[in-house]
Amino acid sequence: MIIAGLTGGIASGKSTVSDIFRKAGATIIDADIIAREVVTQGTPAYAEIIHAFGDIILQPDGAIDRKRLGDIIFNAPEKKVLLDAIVHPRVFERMERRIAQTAETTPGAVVILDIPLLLETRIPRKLAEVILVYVPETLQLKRLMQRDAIDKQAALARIHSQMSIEEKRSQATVIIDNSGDREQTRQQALAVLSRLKKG
Ligand SMILES: CC(C)(COP(=O)(O)OP(=O)(O)OC[C@H]1O[C@@H](n2cnc3c(N)ncnc32)[C@H](O)[C@@H]1O)[C@@H](O)C(=O)NCCC(=O)NCCS
Ligand SMILES: Nc1ncnc2c1ncn2[C@@H]1O[C@H](COP(=O)(O)OP(=O)(O)OP(=O)(O)O)[C@@H](O)[C@H]1O
Repeated sequence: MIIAGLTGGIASGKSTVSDIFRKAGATIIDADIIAREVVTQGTPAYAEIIHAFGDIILQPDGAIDRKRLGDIIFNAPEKKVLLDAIVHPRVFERMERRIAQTAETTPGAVVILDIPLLLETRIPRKLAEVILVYVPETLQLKRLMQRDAIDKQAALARIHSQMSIEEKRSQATVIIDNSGDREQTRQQALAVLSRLKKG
């Protein structure tokens, strides 16, 4: 089994690239999806989040209001630290379980760990490659504002809560440049996957 990490800045195109990898047969383990699973109602993380942030971050149905929680943590670094400390250990634990399951069911799999904060958190696991989906910050800002229908200030708060994309670029071992059209990105992603398969 080959395990590689996939990362990038917010709205740089990680989901776009992981969809291409998935369609080409890779097994994707997505940290954003797992981060949602571990905070559903009734979980210990859900209780800890309410304890740390108060009922104000709940929707009327009792689920976590992600927009509200995002507005809080992306504008206050000390609050982000609190949330990260609750969510991240659970995400990594569950990811390790998924990796172990995949190793049993599909020992020949190419496994891609899609982790937005891979370089910020430095997961304790050896990766065959650290693949970065790159776009310059100006394009990242434009795509984020468009996709999430948010203003420049809110978008910059999110971008600046992460390591800069240029710093990430200097730490990655493989770069997929997503500043062109989707077909150009697809070609690069398929070439990366084919190299990974060869080992
Ligand atoms: C803050 C929350 C509630 C906002 O939820 P929302 O549905 O609006 O966004 P979503 O989860 O889809 O994340 C979108 C993107 O935001 C960025 N992002 C998310 N959390 C963080 C964070 N703690 N620090 C920096 N960037 C983050 C990532 O690029 C991610 O891909 C949510 O992102 C969350 O619970 N974050 C903490 C867990 C986390 O760090 N997740 C990232 C992968 S482990
Ligand atoms: N090559 C491209 N050309 C034009 N638009 C693109 C391209 N790649 C991605 N996009 C658009 O840019 C936005 C961000 O892409 P995507 O959602 O894949 O990013 P992401 O890194 O997964 O985001 P997040 O960090 O929030 O999870 C989306 O609206 C997507 O449709």
